[in-house]
Amino acid sequence: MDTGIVGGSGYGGGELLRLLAGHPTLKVRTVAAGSRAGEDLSTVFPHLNTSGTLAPSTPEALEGCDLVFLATPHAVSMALAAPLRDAGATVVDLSGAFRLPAEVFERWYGMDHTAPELTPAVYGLPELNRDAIAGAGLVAGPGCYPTATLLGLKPLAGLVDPASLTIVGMSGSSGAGRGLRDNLHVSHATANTAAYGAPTHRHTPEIEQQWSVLTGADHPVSFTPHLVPQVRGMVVTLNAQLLDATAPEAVPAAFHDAYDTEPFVTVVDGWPESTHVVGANTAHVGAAVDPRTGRVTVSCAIDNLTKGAAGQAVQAANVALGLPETAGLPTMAVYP
Ligand SMILES: NC(=O)C1=CN([C@@H]2O[C@H](COP(=O)(O)OP(=O)(O)OC[C@H]3O[C@@H](n4cnc5c(N)ncnc54)[C@H](OP(=O)(O)O)[C@@H]3O)[C@@H](O)[C@H]2O)C=CC1
Ligand SMILES: CC(=O)N[C@@H](CCC(=O)OP(=O)(O)O)C(=O)O
Repeated sequence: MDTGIVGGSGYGGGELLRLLAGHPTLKVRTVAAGSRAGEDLSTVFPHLNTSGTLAPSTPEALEGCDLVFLATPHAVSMALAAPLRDAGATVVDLSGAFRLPAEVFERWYGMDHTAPELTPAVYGLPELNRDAIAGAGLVAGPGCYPTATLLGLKPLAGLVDPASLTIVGMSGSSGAGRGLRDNLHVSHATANTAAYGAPTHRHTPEIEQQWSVLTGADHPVSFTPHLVPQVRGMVVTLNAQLLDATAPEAVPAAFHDAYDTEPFVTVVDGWPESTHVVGANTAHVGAAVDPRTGRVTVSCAIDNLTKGAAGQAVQAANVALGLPETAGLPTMAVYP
């Protein structure tokens, strides 16, 4: 199946290239970029040991692709999704452009939506939304923090007070992409930990939207992300009040019920560590109840670039196209 990658010079695009090199069905035909169009992949990503010239990001350059991954800024995804759909391609977008209804997007992202008719697209988290993804033409890949948060939350629906939730995220710097900013300089980022974006980080409405699907009611949530001194990988830890009727032993049972048959989610004893998932499309989740407070703590570790972006996009594409869901996706991490 002929496959295109737009944003092929970025971190998400590079991870797509790495994963698709081992995919039995999806064959990369076109890799497109923005300012780096015309450069050779061997100079942009020497670690991939591949070559080929980066194409411009135009619908014409992607002609003939049955599937296109958009690993691009939101505005670029908004501009490309409609012409690619019109040309018959299945589109999996890694940006935030299509996760929310257009009016919610405009409020939280502070920019106009130029393709509101395509919003919201099918939300591409297979563990929550597998049936809807099957056959979808446009899939909105979830944000990295929402992926880890929602995998932690899914088993808690019906067991906790939905309004009592607090969520703290910790991400490595690759979550911010390949561009350079002051707080991403090695001299700063490798020696610093700081919260950012709270309480209006744009992943908040995305988490709220899916939490309301899981619980059947709308509840605002509190979400605080942090940038921590590592490159890949993230941990999200959340805390909620158990309902009076919830027995503590119902919590581990709910996690095992939800995930024992999932190929990419492992329930761990103790607390997940980000080093155990780097390079794998795997989420590790752990949970514990505090009998003193009646609260539950859940923690989830993923690689932001794999299960949090490119790996999840390939997983969703597999589901959308009726391929084996695990095709091309590693479950073993790179360690140390
Ligand atoms: N990094 C992460 O952990 C995650 C990222 N995402 C989302 O995935 C998308 C890609 O992120 P990431 O790979 O980290 O970002 P990067 O900044 O590393 O890469 C961005 C890519 O987009 C291309 N691009 C930028 N402007 C344009 C343009 N005007 N036209 C065409 N292409 C353009 C760049 O090309 P060039 O360099 O040639 O200009 C580059 O290939 C973003 O929407 C991000 O929010 C989602 C989940 C997790
Ligand atoms: C560390 C860091 O900066 N992380 C990014 C999240 C990356 C992500 O999931 O991106 P999108 O939702 O934009 O696709 C951030 O907080 O903006």
